[in-house]
Amino acid sequence: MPTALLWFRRDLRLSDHPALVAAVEAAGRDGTVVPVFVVDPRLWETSGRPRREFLRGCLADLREQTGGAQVIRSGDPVRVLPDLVRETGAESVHLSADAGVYGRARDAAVERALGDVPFVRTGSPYGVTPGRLTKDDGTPYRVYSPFARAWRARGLHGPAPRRDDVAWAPDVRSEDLPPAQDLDGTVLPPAGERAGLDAWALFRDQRLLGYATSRNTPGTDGTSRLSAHLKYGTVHPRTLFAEAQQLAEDHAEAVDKFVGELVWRDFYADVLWHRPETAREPFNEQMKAMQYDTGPAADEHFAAWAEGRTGYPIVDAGMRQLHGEAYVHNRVRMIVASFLCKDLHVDWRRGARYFFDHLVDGDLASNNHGWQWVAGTGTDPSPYYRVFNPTRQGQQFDPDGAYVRRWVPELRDVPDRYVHEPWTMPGGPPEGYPAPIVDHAEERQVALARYQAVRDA
Ligand SMILES: Cc1cc2nc3c(=O)[nH]c(=O)nc-3n(C[C@H](O)[C@H](O)[C@H](O)COP(=O)(O)OP(=O)(O)OC[C@H]3O[C@@H](n4cnc5c(N)ncnc54)[C@H](O)[C@@H]3O)c2cc1C
Repeated sequence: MPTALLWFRRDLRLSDHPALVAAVEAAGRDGTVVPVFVVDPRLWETSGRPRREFLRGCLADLREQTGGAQVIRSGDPVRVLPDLVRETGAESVHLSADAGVYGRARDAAVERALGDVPFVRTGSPYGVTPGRLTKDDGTPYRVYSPFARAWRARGLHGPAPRRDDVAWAPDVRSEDLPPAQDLDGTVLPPAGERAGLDAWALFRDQRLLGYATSRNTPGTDGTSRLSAHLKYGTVHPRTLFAEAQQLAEDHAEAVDKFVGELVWRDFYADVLWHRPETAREPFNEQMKAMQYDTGPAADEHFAAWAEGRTGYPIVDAGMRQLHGEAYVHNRVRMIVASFLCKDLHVDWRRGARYFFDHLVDGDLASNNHGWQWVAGTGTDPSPYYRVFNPTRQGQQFDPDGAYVRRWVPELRDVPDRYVHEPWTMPGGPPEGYPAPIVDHAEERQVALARYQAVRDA
């Protein structure tokens, strides 16, 4: 009986899954498909607990949806997959292409190890597969806006049809789900394809229409909260794009904004595909000369930032949301990142690493390039002077302090006019809440001087 192996990775769903369709077609009418997930220690051990737990939930959902046929194996995929091919007699291996730095190298090694067994990549976790969209002269885009114009002009294929007629191979030995993680009180969103589609439906029907404005107010539920689902591929951006387009005629601005965010995700993946070293190094090579603080004082500042006790309410709220939900609102990600780099003068890589360890949606391309954008080392053409003022940002985007009050209980009873600058209260900040650890106006000048020095060098 013909057997095709489907290697799940960042595509933990059954709907809109081109590689699944390809595997079913390869197996033919009488054949079966082996749905395998390999727990690769190199990825598992370097993932923070929220991501491990979310992945575990996605696998549990997939196990149910495949009627228990899902096969989990641990080990190096270069060894595990050829073994499984021999064991099941699979005639081809199907997968969605991985665009990441490690994933590309791993896949090339697996392909070599499989020898003559076809290793068939169909689709990718992105709207437009990284590397496909280039400028007219064939060079990669370095700036978001022209990339977005080209992305929109190209458009996306419609979703792949869902196959509910898959004959999953029975009785292939599987390990148990990976171990549950102790999250120390962090509350994660429900994982898995069905939860992802529910989250999307809720957002599409109730929030998308107000997205253009509500996406910037961290005190409200104005965004989709789909980032972890997109990271693990429990929903595909193509599905979101197709359904959002159906609302575009009446709600052009909201849909346009939302699609624009999906394009940011594709853009950063494309940047990393062309420049893999930018996972660690500044995209703008001139910024390698930037001076950052190190040593015990910088370590103490970093600890205050990480623990949400800087004395700047919106920064502290953001870092406490990170620990409470393994998630931070986008506006606040920018504010806390700016504060670390430009008020505390700590290297963006240290903040990016911390985020990556604690976020449930931690994604190398979006995270490290999000950090680089804020740090002024990234793709944006002239950002060095952009220093977020944490007090003004709080007042503008969280005017009634709803977000700060939610995450910083010490400030719950502070009147609105002081909630973003409690040090100005008569008698100082409420008991238990710190005074600001640095003076923003002074540190802004320090940051600008350091940027200027790099530019003048
Ligand atoms: C310093 C920093 C670090 C970040 N780290 C990550 C990360 O590790 N993983 C991650 O998925 N996103 C990251 N982002 C981008 C963004 O903050 C999150 O994608 C967003 O907050 C997720 O919430 P949501 O799903 O409700 O977003 P929505 O506003 O509903 O947006 C829909 C989707 O578009 C994508 N998206 C939105 N904004 C961005 C953006 N600026 N860059 C890339 N994709 C975007 C996400 O996939 C998101 O789920 C980071 C941004 C910054 C400034």
